[in-house]
Amino acid sequence: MTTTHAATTDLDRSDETPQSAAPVRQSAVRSLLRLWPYVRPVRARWAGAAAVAVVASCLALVFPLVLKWIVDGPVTHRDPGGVWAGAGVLLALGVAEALLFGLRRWLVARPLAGVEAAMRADLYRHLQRLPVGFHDRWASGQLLSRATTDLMVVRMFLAFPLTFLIVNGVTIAAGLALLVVQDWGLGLVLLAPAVPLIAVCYRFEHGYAAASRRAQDQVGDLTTVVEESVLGIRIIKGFGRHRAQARAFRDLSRTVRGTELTKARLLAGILAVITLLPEVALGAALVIGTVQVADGSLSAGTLVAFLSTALALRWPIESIGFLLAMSQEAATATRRYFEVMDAEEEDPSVLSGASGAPADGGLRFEGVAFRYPDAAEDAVPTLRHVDLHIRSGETMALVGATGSGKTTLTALVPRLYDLTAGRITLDGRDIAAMPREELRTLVSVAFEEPTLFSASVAENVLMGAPDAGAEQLERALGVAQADFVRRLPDGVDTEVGEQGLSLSGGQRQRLALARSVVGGPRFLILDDPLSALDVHTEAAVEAALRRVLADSTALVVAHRPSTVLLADRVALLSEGRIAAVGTHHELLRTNAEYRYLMSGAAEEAEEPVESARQAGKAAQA
Ligand SMILES: Nc1ncnc2c1ncn2[C@@H]1O[C@H](COP(=O)(O)OP(=O)(O)OP(=O)(O)O)[C@@H](O)[C@H]1O
Repeated sequence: MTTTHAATTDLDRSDETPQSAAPVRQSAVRSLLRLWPYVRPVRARWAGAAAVAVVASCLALVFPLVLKWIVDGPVTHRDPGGVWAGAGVLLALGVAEALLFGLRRWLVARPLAGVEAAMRADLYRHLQRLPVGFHDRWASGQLLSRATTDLMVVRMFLAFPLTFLIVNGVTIAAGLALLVVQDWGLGLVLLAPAVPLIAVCYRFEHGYAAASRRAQDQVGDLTTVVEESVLGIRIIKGFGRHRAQARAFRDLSRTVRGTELTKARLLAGILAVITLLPEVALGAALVIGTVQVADGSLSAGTLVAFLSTALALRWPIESIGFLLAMSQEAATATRRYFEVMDAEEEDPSVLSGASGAPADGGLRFEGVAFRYPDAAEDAVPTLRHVDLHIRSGETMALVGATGSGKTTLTALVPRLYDLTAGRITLDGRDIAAMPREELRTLVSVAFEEPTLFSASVAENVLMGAPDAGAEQLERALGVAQADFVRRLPDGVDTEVGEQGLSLSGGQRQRLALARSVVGGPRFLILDDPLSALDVHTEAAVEAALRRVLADSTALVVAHRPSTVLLADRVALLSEGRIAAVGTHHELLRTNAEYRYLMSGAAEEAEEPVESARQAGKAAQA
């Protein structure tokens, strides 16, 4: 049986997953431009909010002009009425600024929450359509962190840094123009730090992009570890591994903390430069301006206005460090989001080149070969030259040593993976030439690991046939001998809890079996469906299953003689090939590997696969 997310014992594996090792290739702007399709529907509202913010921010630049008027006018002419009028104008400007910023927030809050929701819905829909091979490769925590933290970072970017990079840019440009107009000499002194600041920002962007990518990937790894530890809590406790796990988790947390500190150091560096250089320039302007006022070449009001304008620009300039950092994080989050979105979905239709040559009824494997997508090119394929015909209405048991490829073969029929070579036909139709949706209504599966969802018993079972009614549900539960359902607090409406963990392994397996038979499928694929049942329940399920199997063409992976006896014939899979086909008794008589597997000796042997193979080879010799 293939397990996708086995519990880890070695938690320190940041940067090992293919998805976390991706280098930063795209520029931040190019990455962020990919958000346009989601922002497009709310562009008018977003632009309106940005315009409101620009107006609000530029209002702050009017304050110094009013101050200049107050100092050079009413104050110089000792006119208290004028001073009060000026103060009233300043108050009105302050209220208007506050109201406009409030309006901006109101304008964007709802549409941007919608953008985040739409991106999350698209990601979820896409994840459902990605091939199983993708999910084999990607750690669940990496996907989880992209669907939660990364999308939140993107929403915050659209709401805050994007707007304020524009708003502050316009404010700084307008403010500098005002400064130059008021006194071009002093204005140039204040402008002098611009060139080194641009160079520093450029360097910062590069360093911060790499650090923020590392941090977000490490958070994904941490999420995976937490998820696996919660799911594997029984194993961790059972083996007394909680201290070792906690230690390993702490190490990984320390790695994340280290990366966050690197980010903080970079941010502190740029903030220091962004604050220091303008302050130095302002100090120089203050000294030069005061000398000019003293020798009468500049009015006191102009100097006050000049310095107030320069001070009004402090926040827009200082905030650039934060805004660039948040934009870099958003660019990284966007890249991580689109890495998943760019993965190719399962082709919903038919594969080109699928052979339409007629074949007879039942389920037929013809020259099937299969290699897992992430296996090395030169690795021996998991399945090779598999030729097998399960006649219409027949039940075929599939027997083989552990790791011989039984689960892999069953996963090929509903096209969870596409074949490397050969073809599989259902009643003569190539499955590659069949739309997946149609294929999956014809074929029903129950895997050895019975996965249930946090929903009611009925909802879990009816997943196998959404249109089925109460009668079919009852019949399926009857076949699976799932009468324990009646003793649950709310019968079939009882919620089974996350992954059905409130049920026993055998109970989960019976519900999974009920799910596979509820729709009366034409083709039934069962991967060792009775492994967790006691002998009496197994016998009862087998008796009921025999009636269902009579109407279906079935492939049943079996490890025990009792399950094999459900079948009309047995196929022996050995090292990825069909080694023998016959009835149970024929194979017992003629095939040593089969005899060995059915004898139960395999369970006791240290190297069961090797022993089985050797037994087979000895028999052939
Ligand atoms: N997702 C995967 N990616 C790469 N290799 C895999 C994957 N799943 C299984 N394999 C490999 O394919 C081989 C066959 O595995 P499979 O699960 O089909 O065996 P099996 O016969 O069902 O074993 P068991 O009886 O123990 O369930 C094994 O060597 C396994 O390591």
